[in-house]
Amino acid sequence: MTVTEHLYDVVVIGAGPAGENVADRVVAGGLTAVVVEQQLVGGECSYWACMPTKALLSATTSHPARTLGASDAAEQVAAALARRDRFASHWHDDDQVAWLDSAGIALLRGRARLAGRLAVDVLPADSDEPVARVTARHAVVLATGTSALVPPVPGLREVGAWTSRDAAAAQEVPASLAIVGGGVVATEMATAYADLGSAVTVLARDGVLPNLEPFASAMVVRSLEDAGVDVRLGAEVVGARRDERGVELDVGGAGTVRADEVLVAVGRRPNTHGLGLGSIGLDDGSWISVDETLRVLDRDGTLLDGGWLYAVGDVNGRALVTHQGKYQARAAGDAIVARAAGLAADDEPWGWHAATADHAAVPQVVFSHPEVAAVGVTLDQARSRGIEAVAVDFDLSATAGAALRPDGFRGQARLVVDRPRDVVVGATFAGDGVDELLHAATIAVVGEVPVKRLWHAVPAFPTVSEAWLRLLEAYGRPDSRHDLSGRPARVPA
Ligand SMILES: Cc1cc2nc3c(=O)[nH]c(=O)nc-3n(C[C@H](O)[C@H](O)[C@H](O)COP(=O)(O)OP(=O)(O)OC[C@H]3O[C@@H](n4cnc5c(N)ncnc54)[C@H](O)[C@@H]3O)c2cc1C
Ligand SMILES: NC(=O)c1ccc[n+]([C@@H]2O[C@H](COP(=O)([O-])OP(=O)(O)OC[C@H]3O[C@@H](n4cnc5c(N)ncnc54)[C@H](O)[C@@H]3O)[C@@H](O)[C@H]2O)c1
Repeated sequence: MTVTEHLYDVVVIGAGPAGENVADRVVAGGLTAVVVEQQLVGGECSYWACMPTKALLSATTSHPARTLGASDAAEQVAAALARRDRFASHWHDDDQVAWLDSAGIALLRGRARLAGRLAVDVLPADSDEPVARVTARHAVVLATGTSALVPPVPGLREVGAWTSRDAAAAQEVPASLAIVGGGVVATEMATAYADLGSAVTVLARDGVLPNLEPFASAMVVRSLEDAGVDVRLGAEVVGARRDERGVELDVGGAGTVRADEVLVAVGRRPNTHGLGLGSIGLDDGSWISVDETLRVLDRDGTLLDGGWLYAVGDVNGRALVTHQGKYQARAAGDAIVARAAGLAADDEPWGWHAATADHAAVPQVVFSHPEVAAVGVTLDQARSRGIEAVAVDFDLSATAGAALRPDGFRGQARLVVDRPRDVVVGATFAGDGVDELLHAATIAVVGEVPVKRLWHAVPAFPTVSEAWLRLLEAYGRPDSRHDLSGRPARVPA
């Protein structure tokens, strides 16, 4: 077979949100770029992750199918799945391909494999013979994302366990669903499938949302249980088998759990198998370590081969959310443009080309009921990093803004403050609609705004944002502070 030859300034492997954005940035900076994609332009987020799962969640919030009669429930489920299909663009990428074209980014379809310095082979999905060789003048960018991790539990693969892709794209709602894991995917999918009418069991070996503040986790567990979900904390699945009645899971020391389907949601692995990492001295299948401008590091932590290879998005394992991958893409894309012009990158902490926020200020919203929105560190994480931190808590329902929301609003907020520096290092809000409170907290953390100055950021009345005022009152003015133990805020009359 003839191998076609191509030359671009930048070659991007993977057209997920991170790959698309780095290509966009280098083209905007005057370079040429090609993206190599083996599946759909748009990546996991558009077709099997963010968009379809949020469409499922938002379709059922106000009228959960589980609360309706049989025929209304069937209609509701069909409408929810159809809406989800639209948000996943029916798994066609024409619109995103058109966008690439409009942005002046070239596309090559196929599986990319590194072939040494600045060289990438493109292979058909079903063959190991390259059909194209693409050479980069300046940089190659890995943006290959991650796939669901399936733990080595005997029988789990054999029973055809669902991964997040199956849960996001299912065309039918199983009557019962067991979920292994207690992280973000498990929580969101337990919420969605319970609302869609499945009898859901969550087997959360390490707890539910264990990386978030305990109060948020407790609120989500209570709400899942209120929705009929059987939440089993500390339950570890040690075996699985399928028979004519469905799947049976062995739960170590705690009997068995039966369900029509089982969803495995215990984290991700990098899409680096068969990527040709061996040709540049890295290990096949490994996470890719990078420096602050997203250049790939060698096994010993030094810059790999002069710095022609970058890695952005999930594949570098720094922060597995779309917005952070896009942030890295902007930093890396601009750094590539600067270096191609012979300029130094601005790689100091918080510099134009450094992805510093990955370490200090990653915002995330978990779209459960209630929603949980968090940025920075929890109190425990702050203390384990050696920060002399205190927490202040506030019941969001005590704001006038919350009183004006639909009846029954419940919510809770916590700020984590670095006491010696008097700056906010973490914030968590739990409650429906709290996602829009998050960006103010992200700005406070990124800006390291002193509490004394935050005191002057006056929240409008009557909004839930008044929680900020109450939290700062609870923290106290530096001259009148006495008890910073984390007790709930007293709300002045
Ligand atoms: C169920 C679920 C829900 C999520 N919800 C959210 C959310 O609400 N908000 C949020 O911020 N994040 C969410 N995430 C995380 C988000 O999906 C990822 O952080 C994001 O998709 C990562 O983008 P990426 O571009 O790095 O990789 P991906 O989106 O995974 O894209 C990588 C692309 O590279 C391609 N590729 C891989 N290897 C090759 C190769 N060798 N050759 C050519 N192409 C290749 C793949 O086909 C894919 O298209 C969710 C994740 C899951 C699993
Ligand atoms: N709304 C969002 O932003 C959103 C939504 C979904 C997913 N995501 C991202 O996708 C990524 C993947 O999500 P996820 O939920 O798969 O991973 P996760 O890392 O959020 O959670 C995985 C959980 O599984 C547990 N676990 C690990 N091994 C286990 C085992 N063998 N048995 C039982 N439990 C085990 C871990 O303790 C952890 O709590 C996350 O990084 C998340 O940020 C984001």
